Amino acid sequence: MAGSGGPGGGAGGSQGAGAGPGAALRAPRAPLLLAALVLGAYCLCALPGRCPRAPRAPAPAAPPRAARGPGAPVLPVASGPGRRRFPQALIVGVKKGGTRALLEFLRLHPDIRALGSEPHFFDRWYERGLAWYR
Ligand SMILES: Nc1ncnc2c1ncn2[C@@H]1O[C@H](COP(=O)(O)OS(=O)(=O)O)[C@@H](OP(=O)(O)O)[C@H]1O
Repeated sequence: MAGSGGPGGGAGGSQGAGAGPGAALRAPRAPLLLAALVLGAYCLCALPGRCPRAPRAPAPAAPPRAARGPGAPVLPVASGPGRRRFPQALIVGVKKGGTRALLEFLRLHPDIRALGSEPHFFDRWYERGLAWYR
């Protein structure tokens, strides 16, 4: 009656630290965890009230935000339909990290417009320049 281990208690915790199937399962999850953190931060920022909302009516020729400094380029961001503007937000994630699912969920919001396919500008087509990106 003095047994300290409960029924089945030795099944998962008997391996040494850093070895065995537990470690084998944890290691491949590191990129997914990183992607989840990045996507989570994005979601927090995208929640209503967390960030300033874009004006519904396009502001004529108004710079999107205060320039970072004198001479800094002003890149017009998307603020309405029918304009080729730069995005206000990017989804960054590892392959198979669930970025497509996140994009599809965000796309359900009436104030969010997104490309149909991932542009891969920064990792594949950066050399093509901002004119291509927009
Ligand atoms: N919430 C949630 N929970 C668990 N798994 C999820 C979730 N959302 C997406 N997924 C799975 O993520 C895979 C797609 O990831 P990505 O969109 O990043 O794919 S891709 O690299 O851009 O092609 C894809 O896995 P596979 O079906 O194995 O390809 C999705 O099923």
